[in-house]
Amino acid sequence: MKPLNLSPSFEPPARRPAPLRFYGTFGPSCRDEKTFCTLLEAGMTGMRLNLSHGDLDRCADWLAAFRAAQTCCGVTADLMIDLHGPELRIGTLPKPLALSRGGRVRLAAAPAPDAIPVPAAVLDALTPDQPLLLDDGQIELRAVTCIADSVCCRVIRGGRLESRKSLALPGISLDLPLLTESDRHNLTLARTCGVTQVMMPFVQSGGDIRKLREILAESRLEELTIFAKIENRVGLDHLDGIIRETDWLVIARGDLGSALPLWRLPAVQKAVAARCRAQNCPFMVVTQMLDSMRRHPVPTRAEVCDVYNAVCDGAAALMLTGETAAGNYPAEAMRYLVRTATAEVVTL
Ligand SMILES: Nc1ncnc2c1ncn2[C@@H]1O[C@H](COP(=O)(O)OP(=O)(O)OP(=O)(O)O)[C@@H](O)[C@H]1O
Ligand SMILES: CC(=O)C(=O)O
Repeated sequence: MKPLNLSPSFEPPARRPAPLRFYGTFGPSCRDEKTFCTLLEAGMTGMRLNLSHGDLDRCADWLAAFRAAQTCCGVTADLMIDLHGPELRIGTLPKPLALSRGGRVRLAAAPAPDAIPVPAAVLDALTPDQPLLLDDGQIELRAVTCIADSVCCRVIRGGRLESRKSLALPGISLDLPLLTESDRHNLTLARTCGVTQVMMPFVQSGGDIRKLREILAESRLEELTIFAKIENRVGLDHLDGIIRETDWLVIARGDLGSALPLWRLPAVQKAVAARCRAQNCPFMVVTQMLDSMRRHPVPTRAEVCDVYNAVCDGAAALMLTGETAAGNYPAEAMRYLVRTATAEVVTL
């Protein structure tokens, strides 16, 4: 594997940007006024809407409840849209698929019983032995036979696969457009929906951010703050150019963790944080910060240490994803996030 062009630095942050920002993610567990009020009271400063799971117009009720909660709590919070962009995902499954180790499963571009729907570009790129990581690497497949419109895979690591989960092809970089048709449609609705920030997935260069700024300007959305997600090796290789162009950088550990051997993720996170600090670029750390709180009301010791370490490394924002979107304890998770991140330094 080519060495990453990043030198780690363990210098303490030059300054801790204040105040810290805290985000939750909309989803089935986080869509009513009461829940939003609890999150805002816990210290949340903004919500992210993941447009890979639904368009802005389909979420009108959620957005109305979020606005009502802000009025009720007497605060103003950010509304961030996370574009689909050049991100790879599987399509919609009629029902979740149970994949067992050693079993076989078919990938197809068109919906078919017992096949996993994937973009046609994925089928074109696959060759025998290519690994595929699904759902942030929880499930691993390996291509066995590849014919034009269908690929048969062996299940290396099994699990329960749900619709629209992430898909990564380690070692392959596909040439996909910066924005999808649905992204462009959502941008036309952004102003009326009160969007204040936009998150761009799989940023590959500073040029991607310049192009996004042009598109935002054409849509009279130049005031939106841009958050550039670093999610793969290409993004890491062009980090300085991206930092120069973006308003914020996002260390998006879900997809980034699938693009690298997972054990290298902590060192890479530290190195990206150091580069942001050196260039005075505010950055956000995201994904699985309190993942066990999807199922439990109290986080693990390792999770609270991860949150605190991210702040010590200079993160100016932290975001919860599945913990609020689809977890059983969204309010408790936000409370733990804010309290841990803002806990006083201890001198012994
Ligand atoms: N707008 C939405 N509508 C329906 N379900 C959603 C929505 N947003 C999130 N979810 C559910 O919550 C889960 C966690 O949300 P999250 O935004 O982290 O998605 P994700 O698929 O893990 O993508 P990413 O890697 O971009 O975080 C999703 O997998 C999905 O099941
Ligand atoms: C949130 C996200 O997109 C990631 O961590 O990959």
